[in-house]
Amino acid sequence: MMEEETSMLPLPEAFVDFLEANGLDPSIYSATDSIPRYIRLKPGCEAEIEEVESEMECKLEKVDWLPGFYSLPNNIHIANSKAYREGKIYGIDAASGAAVSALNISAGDHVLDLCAAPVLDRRIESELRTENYAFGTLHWLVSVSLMVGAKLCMMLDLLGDSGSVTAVDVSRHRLAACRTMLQKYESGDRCRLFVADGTAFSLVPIRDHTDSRSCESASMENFERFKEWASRRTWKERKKAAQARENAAVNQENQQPELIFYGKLSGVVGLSKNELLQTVCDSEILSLGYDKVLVDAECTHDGSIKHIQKFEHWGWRTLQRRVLDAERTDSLTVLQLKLLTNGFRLLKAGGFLIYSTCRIAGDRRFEKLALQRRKDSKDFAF
Ligand SMILES: C[S@@+](CC[C@H](N)C(=O)[O-])C[C@H]1O[C@@H](n2cnc3c(N)ncnc32)[C@H](O)[C@@H]1O
Repeated sequence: MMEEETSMLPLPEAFVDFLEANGLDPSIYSATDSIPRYIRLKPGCEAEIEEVESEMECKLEKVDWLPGFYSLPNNIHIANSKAYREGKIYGIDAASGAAVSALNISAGDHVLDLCAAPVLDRRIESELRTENYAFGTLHWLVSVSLMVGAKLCMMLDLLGDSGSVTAVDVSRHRLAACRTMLQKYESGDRCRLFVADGTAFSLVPIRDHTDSRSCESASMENFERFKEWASRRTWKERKKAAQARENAAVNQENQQPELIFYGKLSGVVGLSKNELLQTVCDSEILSLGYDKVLVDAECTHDGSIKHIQKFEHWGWRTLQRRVLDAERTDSLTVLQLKLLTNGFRLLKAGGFLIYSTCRIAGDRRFEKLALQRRKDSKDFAF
């Protein structure tokens, strides 16, 4: 019944023309039942797979090409399962897993995730924007949107016991949702979260920090140093953070990244603010930059079947405006190129960058959906 309905999707003519011109069969957007759902098992929970299967009353099919991934029928809801609540599994698309897996993260890598926060359901977005919610409410809001922070969690899982992930996003409330997920999955020890413009972000990883620098010795000095992150903050600390946010908003032009979370092994503990925000010149980035960079750029999402199906409710004219409007797609292309260029600038020599997007319409400069490029010392300009 459902299939019959969705196969009648009244895709706008211009979109159908675009798909056909690019050899894509418009009927792919009719598929609903055939698209499986995916989960990733937290490392260390492998032995519990049968328990998860019996609780969900379905067989989890191992995805051979993506370690830790399982597919399940799309009518199974994982949000209420015990395994999800206990942080043993998280929902993540296979395509997202593929982008992270292509980074080939190994222990000790310093990774930059330049557009780290997810685009959420509009209802959740508007709640988060108020920044006036209780922690429990935020947790619930984020839980109903199952894929929040999934790429970030996966990257941190792959790191193991060394290295770091620096996650950047221009949207404060969405990045705050990622912070909640890191706390839920206890994955954030090696992570820093910065609200910043990824086209201008300039901080390199903290490579030579001493994890053991004690807060005690740090506090002997005259200036303030970062102490271990506490998720439950005192009233004074919350007030100070709110003041810092206000100042950041006032000093927009000064474009300083705002640190909204750091793990105890991220290298931040013990640093002063000046040390944290220290930048290096482009030639030094060749040795001090990131080993891996993911640019999961802002896009129109027209490559996502599930996203296009949502226009059935939002109205097809909205698709015209959001996906096909030349002015919007042009400005998006400029943004994507700037993000890509800066991500590449921040790579160290020999590092890898993955560019991923679920955009297929728009400027032909981005003909490929994923771009992988190796940087060597002579190949610095993009
Ligand atoms: C496709 S989403 C990223 C999805 C995310 N990586 C995930 O796995 O859920 C694109 C993100 O880019 C962010 N963004 C847009 N412009 C940006 C900019 N100039 N700098 C950094 N992030 C930006 C948006 O806020 C949005 O959260």
